[in-house]
Amino acid sequence: MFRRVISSLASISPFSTAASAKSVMTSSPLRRPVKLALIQLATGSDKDVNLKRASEKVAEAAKNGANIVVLPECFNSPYGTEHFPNYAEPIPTPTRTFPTSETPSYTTLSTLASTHKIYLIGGSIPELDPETSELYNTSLTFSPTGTLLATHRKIHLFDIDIPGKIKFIESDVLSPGSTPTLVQTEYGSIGLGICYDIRFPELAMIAARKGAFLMLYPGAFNMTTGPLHWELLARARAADNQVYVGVCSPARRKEEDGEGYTAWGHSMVVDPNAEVAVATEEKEGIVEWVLKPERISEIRKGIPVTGQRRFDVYADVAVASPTEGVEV
Ligand SMILES: NC(=O)CC(=O)C(=O)O
Repeated sequence: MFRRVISSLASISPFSTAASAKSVMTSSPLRRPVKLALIQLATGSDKDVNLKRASEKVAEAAKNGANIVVLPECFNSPYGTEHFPNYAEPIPTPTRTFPTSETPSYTTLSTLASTHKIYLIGGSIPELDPETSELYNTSLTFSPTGTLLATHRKIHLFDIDIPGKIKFIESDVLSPGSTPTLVQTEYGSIGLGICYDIRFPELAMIAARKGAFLMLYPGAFNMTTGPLHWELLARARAADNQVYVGVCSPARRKEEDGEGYTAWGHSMVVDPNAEVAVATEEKEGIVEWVLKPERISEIRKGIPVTGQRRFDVYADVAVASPTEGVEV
């Protein structure tokens, strides 16, 4: 049985032989220590002010020695379906360029990454696909030279209705992405999701099976779901996969800012043992933590689930049951 598990692990792992699959169990997918900073940004309705504030905070995190910096979901706009069309920007590609005046968020993020020589996970912004006119909730990741490394479009849209508490239907205006994202860096690879994506353990599992050392979720849980599930889900994804997890929220809106979506805050880094390594409360701030290869190895050695998986019995996990996806 053991041999069967090892060979099926080898067939899906980034390592090509059964012999090297054994080392997957305890070796660390993180190559060397890396300092992660999550910016719990105070955002408002003025896009230029949001970009300026983000720039100041990213500079501060870089000055403190961060190598990987993360911004929150919708860091350039208020979080609301009525706002997304007004704040949306196209994303340049090698074959499709735009005047920088049309891509202020993309341009700011690229410049910040290269100026500070950091990996920058640019939270998310509303994206307009000019060819289809579809809108997406999109996270852009830049390399320390300012090159766009990854574009993650939120895969699971936030469509919920908790009577008397919160109703939010992102799919009224947004389209879902359909590609899991794994970013390759000099430290190892990082899996990305946006907010509601964290509720679907499959994305983190895919990333971890492909060798990610860290899952990052820019997110904006709210005053109902935040206290219930924000920390629980971050810790669950870490426990499932024995990887670091970072969840990065906007700061909580102040009363005087009037009506609008109120983010829970509480950005945090969870370690591969599912312990909260560092967290903040609701105000603007920067959460920093040094991620260490030996922490992942130690945890995987002590509880070796990473090498004990039974891929021979999990085939059904990717198949919907007859009732799944059916409206209730
Ligand atoms: N805002 C989200 O996408 C998700 C959220 O708030 C929740 O899952 O709760």
